[in-house]
Amino acid sequence: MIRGFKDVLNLAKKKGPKTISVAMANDKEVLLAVNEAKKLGIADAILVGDKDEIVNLAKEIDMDIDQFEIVDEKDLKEGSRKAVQLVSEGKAHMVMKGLVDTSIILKAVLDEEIGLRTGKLLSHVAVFDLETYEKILLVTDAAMNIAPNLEQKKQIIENAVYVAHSLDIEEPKVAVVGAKEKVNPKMPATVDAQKLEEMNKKGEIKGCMVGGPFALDNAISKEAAKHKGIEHPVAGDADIILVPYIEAGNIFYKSLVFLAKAENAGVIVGAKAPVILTSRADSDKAKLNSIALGVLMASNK
Ligand SMILES: CCCC(=O)OP(=O)(O)O
Repeated sequence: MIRGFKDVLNLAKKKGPKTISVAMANDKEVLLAVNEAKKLGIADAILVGDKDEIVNLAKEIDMDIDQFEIVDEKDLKEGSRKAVQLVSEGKAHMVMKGLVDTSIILKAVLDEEIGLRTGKLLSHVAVFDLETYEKILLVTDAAMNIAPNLEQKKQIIENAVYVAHSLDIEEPKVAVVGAKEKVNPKMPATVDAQKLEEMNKKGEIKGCMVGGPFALDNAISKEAAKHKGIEHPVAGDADIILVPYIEAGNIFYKSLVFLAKAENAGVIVGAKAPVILTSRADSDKAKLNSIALGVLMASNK
């Protein structure tokens, strides 16, 4: 049973090493993470980025850079394309976002020619380990799908359930959240939440239990749910939080990291290979956790 990132790292050690290509690796936290992943036997890395900067940063952190292949590239778009291409050519098992905007690396991932599309919807899944919540919490989608429609939300749930299953959460409870726990026709998030719950009951969304609408309080606090008189197996016990749109997800993600000091990881699912994707501002530990998560996902293919 996986209780936190220590368990994720241990499992990744058993399944690794895999090879990562890093898009714009000229970043101290990224180098710390790939160096640690290499030491732990989780992953090897091909570092795409500004070679001079990579070498200088490596010296600062006492990293033996000779153990890593470097592809010298200063341009963010070209660096992202080269890193993605290493995966599509089979030279790496997964690609990782380094010091580059999410939109730039995703454009390369979605490229018709060198990209990693499968025909399925791609979505971001963030994993959090919080002192204030008794189990791992998955949040989706904080980084990719801007304002998903009902069908897209269904696929976003399916992608998150796939990650949950890789983390040994057999029948994850999915809370579809909005601003309130009652259906209000003026609030599309609540209407979609009810429909997603119905789709799950009809067997159209499998491998999980979907409930909604919930407000965040009654999705993750049994006390709050009781106080509001909400009785539902998902209430207060969510494994996965589906947010209605990207701003809600991104703000929630950064609140958990910066205000609640959560440990975290992030990955894009639905592509031919995992795309390890954290915020540029996330810690080296978050990036290492994400590499470990990517290794688990790559081993599940
Ligand atoms: C998973 C968060 C994606 C994000 O917001 O990245 P940046 O902070 O690097 O823009």
